[in-house]
Amino acid sequence: MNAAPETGYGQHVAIIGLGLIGGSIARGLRVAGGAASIVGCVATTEDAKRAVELGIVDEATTDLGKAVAGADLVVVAVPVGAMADVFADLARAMPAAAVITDVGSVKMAVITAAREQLGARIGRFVPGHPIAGTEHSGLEAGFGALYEDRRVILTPTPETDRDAFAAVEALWRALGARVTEMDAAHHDEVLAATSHLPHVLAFALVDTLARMAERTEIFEYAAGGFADFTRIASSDPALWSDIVSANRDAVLPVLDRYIGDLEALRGAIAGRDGAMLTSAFGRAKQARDRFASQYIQDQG
Ligand SMILES: NC(=O)C1=CN([C@@H]2O[C@H](COP(=O)(O)OP(=O)(O)OC[C@H]3O[C@@H](n4cnc5c(N)ncnc54)[C@H](O)[C@@H]3O)[C@@H](O)[C@H]2O)C=CC1
Ligand SMILES: O=C(O)C(=O)Cc1ccc(O)cc1
Repeated sequence: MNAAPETGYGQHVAIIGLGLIGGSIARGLRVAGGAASIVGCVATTEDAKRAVELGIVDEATTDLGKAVAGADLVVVAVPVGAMADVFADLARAMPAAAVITDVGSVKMAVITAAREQLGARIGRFVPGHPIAGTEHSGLEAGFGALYEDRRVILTPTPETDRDAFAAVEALWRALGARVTEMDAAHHDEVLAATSHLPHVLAFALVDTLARMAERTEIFEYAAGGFADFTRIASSDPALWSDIVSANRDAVLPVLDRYIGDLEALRGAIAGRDGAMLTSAFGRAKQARDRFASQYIQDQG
């Protein structure tokens, strides 16, 4: 008999939620080719049928117990607010040795839910977050190359078993990602600033203008700058309501600071303080240019 190839993350992978993120993991694993089986757990029988039709999983089911029955590794890829219920079901259904990881955009709230729901299995849990995505959602939105050369942050807890961490690291490496380890509270502060705040701002700007646009034709005259700034306002509203609520403690301080800086800019515009505006815009340009050259270098 031929021995199955050693993947580092096991042979049987179950993915709970086959939207953009879970669906991209399934597609990427298919291309990588190491897993003997990929089983998806989805919300509806229509999604189950479609996932198998698309060929991204070997099997798809709405029954979580069935999905994880033979799993070596379980990836939870549902909205952050749905994770506690999934963890509670996993604690009952998962094989004792199986490793469990998540992809949630917020880590402290997910770790709290995992501690409450996973009980003795908490050592098998490796919190994770791929810093890769798009403004699109759902089963059809995923693509296998999403994680290539992208960062994935793992935020192990003091309870996390080293072999579980190594398995999840191997999974992301197989998908072409670069794995970084970070403290969960620090992760939430960093992502509040670089991801959650920009989403709030984009949603807020488009909402403000959309309500003005009921009276005017302003969107007809919007250019590339508007499109660049607002792409992420096409993201799923419920998913983002969930993310910023779960990360409230880290989002509020950076949002307050931004509001303060915006008020200062307002004062400078009202007071015709061109020097202040040039100086603030200049600092921003310098930081953004540095970010852009680093980002382009990183993404190859
Ligand atoms: N959208 C993005 O760019 C990124 C999202 N994330 C995180 O990934 C997670 C998933 O987000 P997306 O894939 O974007 O959302 P999505 O909406 O595309 O997919 C989520 C899927 O989970 C399913 N689902 C919900 N509850 C379920 C349950 N109990 N059992 C089975 N399926 C269930 C939904 O039907 C949906 O298909 C979230 O926690 C999000 O914070 C992380 C990085 C990037
Ligand atoms: O669409 C984009 O550019 C994103 O910012 C995607 C994204 C969304 C959520 C995350 O937690 C990480 C990345």
